[in-house]
Amino acid sequence: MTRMRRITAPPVILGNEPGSFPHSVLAERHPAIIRQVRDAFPYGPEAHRALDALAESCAEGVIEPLPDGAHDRHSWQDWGLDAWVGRSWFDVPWLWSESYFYRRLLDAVGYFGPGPWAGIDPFRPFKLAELDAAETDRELTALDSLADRPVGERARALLHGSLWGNRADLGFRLSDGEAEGRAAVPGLVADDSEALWTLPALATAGAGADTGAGGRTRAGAGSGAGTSDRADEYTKADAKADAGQDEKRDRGVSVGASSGTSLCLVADNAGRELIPDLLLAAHLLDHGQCDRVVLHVKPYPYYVSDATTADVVDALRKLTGAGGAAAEQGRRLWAAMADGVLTVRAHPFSAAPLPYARMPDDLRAEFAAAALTIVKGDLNYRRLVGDSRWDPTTPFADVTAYFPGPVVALRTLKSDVITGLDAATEAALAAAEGQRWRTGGTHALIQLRE
Ligand SMILES: O=P(O)(O)OC[C@H]1O[C@](O)(CO)[C@@H](O)[C@@H]1O
Repeated sequence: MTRMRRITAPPVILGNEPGSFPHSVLAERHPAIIRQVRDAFPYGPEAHRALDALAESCAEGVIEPLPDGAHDRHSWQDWGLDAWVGRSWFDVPWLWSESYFYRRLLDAVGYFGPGPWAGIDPFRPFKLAELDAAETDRELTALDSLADRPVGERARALLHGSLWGNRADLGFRLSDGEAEGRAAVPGLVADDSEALWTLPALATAGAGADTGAGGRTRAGAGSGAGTSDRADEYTKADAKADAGQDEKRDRGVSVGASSGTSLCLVADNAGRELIPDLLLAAHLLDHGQCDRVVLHVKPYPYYVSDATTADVVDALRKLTGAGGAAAEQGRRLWAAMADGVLTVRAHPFSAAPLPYARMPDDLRAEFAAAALTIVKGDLNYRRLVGDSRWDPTTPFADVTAYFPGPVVALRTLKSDVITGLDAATEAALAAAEGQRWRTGGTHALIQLRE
């Protein structure tokens, strides 16, 4: 068990420092998103006027209240709206400002109705284009070559697929045209994956993972260490696990379904991130000691590409229509939803402008009941640790001590917030890249708090 202590967070990040990454998101990314959404739909004059007003407000105006009768007015009041009304978008917590931007954008295009545009996702054309892209098909075909590999090797590959799938973030790519072409740096800045595979709920799913000394590895910047280099090695544990799964299947026993254990997967982006997330969930259900996965998605379109229930449906359709191993997994996941083994949850707090430390009791109870919560992506990481100027060496276990159960973060680094680095790793990153490693989307981490 990791030792942890409760600590006080440093100041939250605001967007009011010209030249900073948060400032550029508010000053450049948000206006660009408004333009792209406007161009993607044949909106009527009312939506155009509302988009104009939002663009003007973001550039020069102040935060305004929600319209009268907004269905979620009380929630936003609980989340601090009254305190921020009348303030510049740049002078309030950045996380709050960004979240409220997406809420207002949906208002502008009539998403919340009443009217014919109710429920029309303004980001759907971008999400679908990505789902239909040749890269997505290539990734699905690659699954075939994994099908007959040992269970531990598959587990590691799927974990890394889910982790690096987090680069498929449309908000990030829309405003940073070079992001996609930038090569990922192979070494993780923190890597607790081997400890992850020793958790009871996952142990058989990751059979063959090397626990090593203390069950954890740490990677230096760009070193490549910490990622598994044992991919071709079919270990005794792999063989034992595979034999066990085969034997269970021969007896007609549902593999992995015996423990009454659930996992929560807090999804991030749709499309090319959600597909590997679903494949990881399928693997854990099939080979782990968990018999239920709860997939937490956003209750409405958010941060451009964040996954909603509709995106889960699109991803499952993509899988089932793909052929080969992808289709097989798609059908199993489809059936898992019918059986209640895989459920989708769209809790209002999933799109709240607050850190998870302030989650409501019902959500806390859900995470508390899970054997493990997997938290995907940059934004969820910011919400998990708190969107503050942490010293990068602040232990991850300390900043997540409040979380009601074991939690693992899978994230590519796309914003300034970072915790849990060792001093040597931070120094190596800074020496090699200045501060670019924090926001470029080229580095990643796997951090576990048991
Ligand atoms: O899709 P992700 O990984 O949550 O990333 C969200 C992105 O949006 C941001 O919030 C900036 O808008 C950054 O945190 C990150 O670059």
